[in-house]
Amino acid sequence: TQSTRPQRLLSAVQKNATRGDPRSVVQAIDQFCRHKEWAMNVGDEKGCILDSVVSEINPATVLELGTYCGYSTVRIASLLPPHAKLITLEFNPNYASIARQVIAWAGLEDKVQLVEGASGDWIPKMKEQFGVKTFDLVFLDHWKDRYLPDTKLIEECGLLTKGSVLLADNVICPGTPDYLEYIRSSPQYESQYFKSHLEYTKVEDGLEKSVFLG
Ligand SMILES: O=C(NCCCCCn1ccc2cnccc21)c1cc(-c2ccc(F)cc2)cc(O)c1O
Ligand SMILES: [Mg+2]
Repeated sequence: TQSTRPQRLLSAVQKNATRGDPRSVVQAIDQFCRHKEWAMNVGDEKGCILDSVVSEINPATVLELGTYCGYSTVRIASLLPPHAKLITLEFNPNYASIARQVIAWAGLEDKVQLVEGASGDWIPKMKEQFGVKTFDLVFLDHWKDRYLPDTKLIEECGLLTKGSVLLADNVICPGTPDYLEYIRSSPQYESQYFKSHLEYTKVEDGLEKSVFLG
């Protein structure tokens, strides 16, 4: 049977990256996506911005919405301090299966909890299921029309504290206009746009970083 793109991406990692070396996993995926097959990872250019935001926050708890093949999961988890936890949510079981193997190849399974399901179902259960009080960082990279409703849900569930950071991918392409309008006009957030490009292309895209003011 035909392989899927995520399966071919995983094969490229297993062939070209060193087990236990997250940077080589990231590099192998970027090489594959730049020279073989485009895939919707945050990519190397936006990935550097992601890295700088994670390093600046030094988060103890991270929520990632949208795992896909685990590329940004590996980037984030490789920068976390010891005992820090990353919970990543993936809706598609095929993507989740590939991501588990990519995360394991990077040797980061102890820092990552991959949960399969929909954000609307799981966000209200974060506290009881995972003993999370609040998230220091939320990386939004799932369905673009869920960024706004899920941000409101995260607020309502008391999962943010003063200083919590929301970092949203694709605010230009594919675009999240309702989310941008809300977050930039809300007195509860201080937002900053990091102009970049859609992964592996020259098309404009960017990340929106928003600090919750409490
Ligand atoms: O669609 C994107 N990502 C989302 C994929 C599906 C997420 C599903 N999912 C995961 C967790 C979860 C929890 N609850 C509900 C649903 C959930 C995406 C697309 C593009 C893109 C594509 C084509 C093009 F021409 C230009 C740009 C680029 C990106 O960087 C992207 O991230
Ligand atoms: Mg994205």
